[in-house]
Amino acid sequence: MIELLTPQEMSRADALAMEKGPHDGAGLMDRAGAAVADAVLARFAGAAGFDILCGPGNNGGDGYVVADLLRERGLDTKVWRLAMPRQGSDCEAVAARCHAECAPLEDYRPLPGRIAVDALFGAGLSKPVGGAAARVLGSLAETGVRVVAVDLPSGVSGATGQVLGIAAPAALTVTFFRRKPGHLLYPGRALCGETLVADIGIDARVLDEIAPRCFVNDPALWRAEWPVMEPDLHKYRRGHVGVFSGGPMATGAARLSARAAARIGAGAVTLLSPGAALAVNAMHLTSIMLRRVEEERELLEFHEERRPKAYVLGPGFGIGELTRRFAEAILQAQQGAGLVLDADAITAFAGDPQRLADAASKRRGDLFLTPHAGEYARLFPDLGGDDDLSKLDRARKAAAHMNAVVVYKGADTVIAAPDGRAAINANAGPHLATAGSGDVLAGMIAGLCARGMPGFEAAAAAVHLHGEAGNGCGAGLIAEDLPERLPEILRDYP
Ligand SMILES: NC(=O)C1=CN([C@@H]2O[C@H](COP(=O)(O)OP(=O)(O)OC[C@H]3O[C@@H](n4cnc5c(N)ncnc54)[C@H](OP(=O)(O)O)[C@@H]3O)[C@@H](O)[C@H]2O)[C@@H](O)CC1
Ligand SMILES: [K+]
Repeated sequence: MIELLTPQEMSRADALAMEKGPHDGAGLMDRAGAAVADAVLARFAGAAGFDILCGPGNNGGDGYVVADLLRERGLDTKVWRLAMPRQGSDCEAVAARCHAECAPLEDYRPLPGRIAVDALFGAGLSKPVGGAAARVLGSLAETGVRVVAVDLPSGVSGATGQVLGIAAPAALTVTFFRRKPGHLLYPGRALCGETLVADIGIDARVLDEIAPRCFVNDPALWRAEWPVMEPDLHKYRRGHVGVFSGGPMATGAARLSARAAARIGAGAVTLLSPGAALAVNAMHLTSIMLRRVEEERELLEFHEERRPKAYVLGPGFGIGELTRRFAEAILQAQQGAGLVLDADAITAFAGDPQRLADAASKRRGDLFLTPHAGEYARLFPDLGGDDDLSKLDRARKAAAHMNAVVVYKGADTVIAAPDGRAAINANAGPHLATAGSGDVLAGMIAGLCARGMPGFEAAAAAVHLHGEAGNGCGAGLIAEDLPERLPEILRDYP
């Protein structure tokens, strides 16, 4: 598992590391500064010179260490300080022994060909950046001088990825021990450029005490829960998925979900179609089964007879009362089944989210909600409109309120469980932003749920593999391609 630490958790990691040794605060800072200097030299050794922009806290302290190391190499290095180091800080100690020339930050002018090392603010960013720091960060962005950020681009919140005031885009960011959510959440992610994680001598066992609840969505997070294909597996033990189709003019989305559920390994998939759409669906289906379901009674009959393990409701389905009733019927069925509510099924509850929360509070199977930002804001207008909340906060609050795994989609999809665990996805490319891509994801989640993966892990695995499928296609991708990439990807997940 790759943990992501909030700035508070990171400062606790620093403190625990100092307590347990062998490095004290200045020792950790020496290692942090050395890691940045190594990265700078590896990429930019031929630059005309190096301007180290230092703030008053320990982020600035790292900057003084970098300046000294570059100066010792005989490189043209100058420190530009925003303010004197905070009294009694590790920054004060390392600044006192720094031999690089120092000048006030307000006199700094970015010069093309030189590298700017941004060590103004890191984990201790406490308010919007203004004054001389804001002017300098603005001029860096305007002149296009290459910037190496220490820990984070100054102005980017490590907790949320939001910019407080202003931040300058970095070509490279060097952070320490573990990344922070702000390295993966936009706009922070885009401002970081390439991100390196340096080992500064903090023992990973400090994480046992911190017990972080946020992770990179890497296979290590869910691999242990990946369903094993036993040699004598029967198709119904691999799980049956039911996917609701819309009317005759809106059937494609459900078929995309159904095909994705089948490709990710559900043993059987049935498309549940209104009578008027049976013919059009039948023309496009081969291994996927088809059954008329347009009333609750027909749904319950199917549920009793076929005992599906998961459903997808929403893609192309419409936003009426039937959508709400089908969702409630599945959540309240005696024989529990997973339910992925996507697209229209999310919007269907927009006027009355409490109705969904009430149904979900009694659920017997896993519930998944997969909103993009627009759907999220419709279902949760208060949370969606609260600018103090990060995407991570929003996903977590929605998950807790709805007793559901929430997959808050986007370039930085967040997966959140009702128990507070969360993962931020990092492998999705821009080609996935195409019509039908979300329908495929909904089907993949249902397929993995039907195969027996626990909810949070099923959703996280689906999001990651969906990203892999998109990367495998690249430019020209259409949603139909995504399920077809899965067999190749799944070779790594026998
Ligand atoms: N030994 C260690 O602990 C290690 C720490 N490490 C490094 O330390 C960094 C964290 O250090 P930190 O906690 O000192 O916070 P830092 O980011 O330097 O900023 C705090 C200062 O900035 C000020 N300030 C904040 N925002 C401002 C604004 N908008 N505009 C103006 N001022 C603002 C703030 O003022 P205040 O809020 O107190 O008024 C305070 O003076 C971390 O990112 C990593 O790089 C590594 O070396 C490993 C070992
Ligand atoms: K910084």
